[in-house]
Amino acid sequence: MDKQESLEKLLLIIDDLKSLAENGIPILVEGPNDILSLKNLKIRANFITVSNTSVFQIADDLIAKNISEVILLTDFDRAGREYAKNIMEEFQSRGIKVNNLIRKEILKYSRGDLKDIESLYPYISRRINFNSDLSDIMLPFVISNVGMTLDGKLATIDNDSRISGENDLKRVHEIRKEVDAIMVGIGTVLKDDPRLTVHKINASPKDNPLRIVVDSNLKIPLTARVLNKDAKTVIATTTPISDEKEEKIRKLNEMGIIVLQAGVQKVDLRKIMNEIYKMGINKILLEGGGTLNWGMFKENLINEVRVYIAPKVFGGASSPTYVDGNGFKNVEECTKLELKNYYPLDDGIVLEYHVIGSFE
Ligand SMILES: NC(=O)C1=CN([C@@H]2O[C@H](COP(=O)(O)OP(=O)(O)OC[C@H]3O[C@@H](n4cnc5c(N)ncnc54)[C@H](O)[C@@H]3O)[C@@H](O)[C@H]2O)C=CC1
Ligand SMILES: Nc1nc(O)c(N)c(N[C@@H]2O[C@H](COP(=O)(O)O)[C@@H](O)[C@H]2O)n1
Repeated sequence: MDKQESLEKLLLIIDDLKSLAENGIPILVEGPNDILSLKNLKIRANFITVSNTSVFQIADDLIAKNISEVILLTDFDRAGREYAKNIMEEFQSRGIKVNNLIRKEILKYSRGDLKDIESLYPYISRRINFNSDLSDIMLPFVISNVGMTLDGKLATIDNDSRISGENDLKRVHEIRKEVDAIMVGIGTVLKDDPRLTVHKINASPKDNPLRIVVDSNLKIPLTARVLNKDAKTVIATTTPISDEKEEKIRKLNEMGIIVLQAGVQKVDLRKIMNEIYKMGINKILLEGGGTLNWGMFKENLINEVRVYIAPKVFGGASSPTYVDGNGFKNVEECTKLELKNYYPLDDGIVLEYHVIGSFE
């Protein structure tokens, strides 16, 4: 069986998994990152994590809830196989049916390339065709970059954000030149009025990527520099429409600005990323600020992190940090990174990470 046939089989198994889950059969996984991966594949289920609870306790809970069947999706490594063996032995002795077929088939049709369920979504999204039924889960590759102080600040309490040295800004502009789009939140536009073009290194206007501003309440001033003619701009906003918002969208459209809408109170970042992908944007540089960075990390939409750390301390509980927002509640849920590279630059250091569980 060739690679394409294996992938098609894998997609059929995902469909089966969706139907079983929709019929109320719980899915047993090891941890929260596995749940995220399955949710990214649009699988809605009663997920049960097994890594911090004893097999006996889980069986007791299932019996108490009158649940007589589960789908087993522990990882494919040694620990995952061990979990699977213990769960099958214990559950079957207690009369709980364990579906281990889906797990076996995922392993078979991923041709041994998968070691865990967490990698299932990145594995599939990297391989599926733009025109496939699953194209609505396809996402661009996102690099998050900031210049921050040693205490993780993006600016002072008075919004002085002069952190990077000359060489670091050149590094950022090299990335700007390489990507298809630069993305910021409205907070950054209101505070910095950035241009978001390639202007610190040799470049021509055609090197300017698309600019994306995430702006839930369409607060962007029509005079913002990011709306000038130096590059194309997309504004991502929410769906509710007032007369005032409609009028502003009309004016923005007249200026040649594309307005995308998704989400009710806040912009639905995953949907917007998918829309942007469908516009032909494969690689995005996310340039903050802290609120948007949180939204993107929380939704597992960031693939790579590059930070410049300046030997400075700004302090201040209200000054923006690299990642603000509500934050994760525990270590299991948090974003995990793998250090790929580091080097000194200006008077600071650049660190580059891969986000574990995202595609490369
Ligand atoms: N040193 C550096 O590298 C950088 C520094 N900055 C600094 O960061 C500060 C601005 O950061 P913030 O005030 O946090 O604003 P922000 O730039 O993160 O924008 C936040 C806005 O994003 C929008 N948004 C919509 N949907 C969202 C979602 N689902 N999740 C999150 N946000 C969503 C909201 O309208 C929200 O008000 C400024 O002081 C700026 O100078 C910004 C970028 C880079
Ligand atoms: N990498 C980095 N280091 C700093 O010290 C910064 N202050 C920023 N700021 C980001 O760059 C935007 C300005 O862009 P333009 O030069 O106007 O094109 C600013 O809005 C922040 O996103 N970045």
